[in-house]
Amino acid sequence: MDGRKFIRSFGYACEGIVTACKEQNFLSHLVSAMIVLIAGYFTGLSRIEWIIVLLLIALMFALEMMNTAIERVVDLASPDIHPLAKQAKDIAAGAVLVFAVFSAIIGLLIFLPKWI
Ligand SMILES: Nc1ncnc2c1ncn2[C@@H]1O[C@H](COP(=O)(O)OP(=O)(O)OP(=O)(O)O)[C@@H](O)[C@H]1O
Repeated sequence: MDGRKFIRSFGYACEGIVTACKEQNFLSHLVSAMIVLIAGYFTGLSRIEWIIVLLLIALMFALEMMNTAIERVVDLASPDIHPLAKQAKDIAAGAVLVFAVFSAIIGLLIFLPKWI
């Protein structure tokens, strides 16, 4: 890949991040991530625990952005009500929920033993 094309693609990816940042759900994840990072700082996590926490936060943001992208594509492809459009949006939202629940469980497994 030539340098200019790479920089252009990088710019488009940054535009995507800025667009996603304006989403309400993304902002809630941002607040949750800040709380987890502050809690991690004061709890005193080990290196491996930080790696797991950072990985979960990054994956949560990436998954939320994929969910938003799917919503946009569905709205474009199916502006009218359609059962498949509903399934696509609900499954994408379900994927975020599954990951959020498991992240919360992993977070509790990391933090709780240090607090009690
Ligand atoms: N074209 C459609 N056909 C059928 N059902 C739809 C359609 N669009 C949305 N829905 C249903 O409405 C729900 C909410 O859709 P909406 O587009 O408002 O998503 P959202 O999760 O509120 O996203 P956001 O508000 O972030 O855009 C979807 O999960 C789906 O069940």
